[in-house]
Amino acid sequence: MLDQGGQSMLLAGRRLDNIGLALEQRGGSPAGYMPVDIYDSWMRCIALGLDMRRPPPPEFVSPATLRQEQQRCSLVRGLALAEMHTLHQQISGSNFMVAFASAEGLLLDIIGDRSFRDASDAAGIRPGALWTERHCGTNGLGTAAHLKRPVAVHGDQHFFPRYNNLTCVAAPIFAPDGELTGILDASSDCLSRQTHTQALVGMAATQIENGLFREYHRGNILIAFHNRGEYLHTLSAGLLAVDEDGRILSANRAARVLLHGLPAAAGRHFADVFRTDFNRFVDEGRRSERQSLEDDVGSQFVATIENTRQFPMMSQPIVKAPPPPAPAVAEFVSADPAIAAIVRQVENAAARKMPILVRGETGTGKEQLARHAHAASRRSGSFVPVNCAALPDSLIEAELFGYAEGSFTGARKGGASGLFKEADGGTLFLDEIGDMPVSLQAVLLRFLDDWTVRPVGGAKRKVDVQLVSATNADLDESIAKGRFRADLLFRLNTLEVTLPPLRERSDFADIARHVLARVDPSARLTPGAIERLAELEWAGNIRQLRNVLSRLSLAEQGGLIGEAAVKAAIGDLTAKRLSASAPSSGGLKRGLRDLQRAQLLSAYAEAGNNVSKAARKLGVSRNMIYRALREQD
Ligand SMILES: Nc1ncnc2c1ncn2[C@@H]1O[C@H](COP(=O)(O)OP(=O)(O)OP(=O)(O)O)[C@@H](O)[C@H]1O
Repeated sequence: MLDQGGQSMLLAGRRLDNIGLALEQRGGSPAGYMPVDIYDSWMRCIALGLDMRRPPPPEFVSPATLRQEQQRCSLVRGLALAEMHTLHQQISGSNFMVAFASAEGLLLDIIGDRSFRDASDAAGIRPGALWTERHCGTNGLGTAAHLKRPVAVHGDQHFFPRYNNLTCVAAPIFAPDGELTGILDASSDCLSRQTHTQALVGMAATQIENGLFREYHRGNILIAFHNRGEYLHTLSAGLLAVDEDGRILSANRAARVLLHGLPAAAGRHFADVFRTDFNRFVDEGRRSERQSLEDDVGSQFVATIENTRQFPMMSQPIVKAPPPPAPAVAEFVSADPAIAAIVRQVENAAARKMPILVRGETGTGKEQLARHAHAASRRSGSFVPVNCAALPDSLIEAELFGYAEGSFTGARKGGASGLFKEADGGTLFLDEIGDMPVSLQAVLLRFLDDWTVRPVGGAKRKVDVQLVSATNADLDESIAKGRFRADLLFRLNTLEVTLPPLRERSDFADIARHVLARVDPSARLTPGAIERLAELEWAGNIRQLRNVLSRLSLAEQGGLIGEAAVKAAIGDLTAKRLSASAPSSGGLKRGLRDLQRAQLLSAYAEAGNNVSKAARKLGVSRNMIYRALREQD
């Protein structure tokens, strides 16, 4: 007995007869009739409710959204366009087109023969069109985006007969962090099918990925290597990015293949993978273009440091380097490899002015990370933090975007330029973005279209800001409840990272020592004290840890903080702890939230309605108090 999907397929005409037969006779096996990837894709299309007899009209985003997306993907697009031109020349003949789409299946660019372009335009194949499976059924771009691997879709393998005269070959493009970042596609009419197209598209995609790798790691040491010297400058060479201490930041796919079985992951050290001494290797790289490199299992490679001139000698400095400039922000502890990877992603995004969204529990360091992003971006303007939870709804638009004198009752004399303007050339940090009123979300969305502020009652002007937003609220739940716009989230989180809670970090000891040194440089923690502290749950995360360490250092008067002092403080800590555990039952969760709110509000009242005092007393952020106050209203 066929299910509804199977019946709809059978009804769809002669081209489905074979598959219908396979379903009936072999219990759903498509073997022998079409490639499994295509069969699976058809099944997904049917599950999505697509009907091949009634293809939906092509769907396009607005020109403004297309421009915005093209801008957002500018780095990968720049690299892709260069490859697309080469690819177009390589695959000669007419009736041919090369396309590039975003990871979301939005067609961004096309290079092709005039005649083919005109014909495809009619079929909706032009920039701005959405080519996911949901929109166009089985097709090269959409199916490769879904599978995250190369795919070829020939003629009647397309789900909708409208595309049966096309042959499409597509390959995904991955960023160095492993995220899908675009799809490259070569399409021709069925008659001009070319045998080498698939290999050429795959090579072009790798070339783009390597270009991205080099761009992302321009400021790091870039090593290319291969076990045969003549392959050093080809696509099969491995690429490795390391920092000046020899810590591995990233390895491309070829490097992972060449170093198969060795720990070449981000966070590991050069010495974990290679027998060759790191400092000697870097210094030698300045003297000769090529040198040998031996891995930990004895394989020999020929290697080159691609950007060696940027880096100083490691082992024998000839001239003493000037002391590095003082860091703009207190150092961001990131000895945990997961945190190190987050920091690296944030630095890369900030260097490219991509909007960043930082998620994480209270006190996990979201603002600190935003400050780090600002410092890493080397932007000359200011870091301007805005707490969306703390601003009254009625004033938040004026505060953010500014206003002209006399534009509303209570407006300051001379007006105000607004926080966006203040952050011009710098970074605007929108903390507690989930608490932004819905009406203002629309204004922010419009701003993100053209980066232009329109002060209340004043003239508009363009600003150049790096946007970092943060939240510890469940934005997905807010979206489901209509309190947060999904389209805004999509624009704010070009890069989205989540800082783990302190209890899940492997660098607790480093954080504790770092935080104590900031609170009291003369105090020290014994290893036993660190062990006891690490056992706690730390609902308030690093902020709570800082408060506890301040209290301990005061009690120990700048001396050595031992296990006994920590043990004595633990009872106190446990009693005062605000629960961070996430109970499974909704009711229990709600009950705990109410309890927590009551606790926050009573501390606020006890502190004489002083938010900062209450937050300090409880070891929570001021945001938590602000939220409790808003929820009370
Ligand atoms: N990686 C880090 N290294 C050193 N100090 C840190 C780090 N992360 C956070 N801190 C310190 O922890 C405290 C809390 O950090 P921060 O205010 O950035 O947290 P948050 O997540 O923004 O909190 P909230 O959501 O409650 O506003 C600050 O004193 C900050 O300096």
